[in-house]
Amino acid sequence: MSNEAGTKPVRLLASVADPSEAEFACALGADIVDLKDPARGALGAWPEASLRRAVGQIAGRRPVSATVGDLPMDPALLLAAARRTASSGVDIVKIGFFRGGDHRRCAAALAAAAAEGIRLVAVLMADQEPDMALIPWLADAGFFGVMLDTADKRAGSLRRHRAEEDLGRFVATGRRHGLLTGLAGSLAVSDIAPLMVLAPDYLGFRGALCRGGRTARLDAGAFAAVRAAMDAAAGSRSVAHGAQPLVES
Ligand SMILES: O=C[C@H](O)COP(=O)(O)O
Repeated sequence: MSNEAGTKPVRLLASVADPSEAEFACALGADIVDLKDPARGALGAWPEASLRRAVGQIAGRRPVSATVGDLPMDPALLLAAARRTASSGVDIVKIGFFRGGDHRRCAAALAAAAAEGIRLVAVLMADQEPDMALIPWLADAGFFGVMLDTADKRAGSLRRHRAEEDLGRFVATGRRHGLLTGLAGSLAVSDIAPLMVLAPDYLGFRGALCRGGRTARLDAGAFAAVRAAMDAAAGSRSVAHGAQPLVES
């Protein structure tokens, strides 16, 4: 399931704010379309009706993920939100593990959703002292993946918060536990080559795909620059992006 260093492509996850941006992202070369409203927070949720519309419109052309919103660390609340989001038909449901609460209890509660076949990705916050020891608990709970992102989008990129060795350890630990691994957090084009060396399964972007900040619209030129940087960094190390399925249908 997860990347083995250098043998699989690192995919480009593009966060999109509405169904028209979802279509645009497909056309511009997104490998994973992430339905997330940047105006509503780090992991802002879309309205349910729009999720359904986008899933119907993308119709299997790309794997689709969606966020449940910036929710408090309440196990019952997160479980209900994961089920509600999954009912729209998205392939992957991303759950933010924000500061506070009992993360292990939340992971354990979400095992019920994983057992129902919902592919869950835990989003740990690099700027909120993430508990890397949570990773085995996520694997035990049946999570599909784990990613590192940032909660405060004004506080700089992922690489400002975490040293390269920490990021490499995060990817390696997730991989060792059979989890899909992703890195994100105000990433810029200059972050791409150093992060691709770590061989996560995907890099996630919003701000870098827009001109004028993450709440502006997707911009074709900015998107093309990110796509080109990922393709250049992949070089001969990876097979062509999109060649291997991320999720089994
Ligand atoms: O999942 C990826 C995120 O949408 C990244 O957003 P950002 O690049 O604005 O931090």
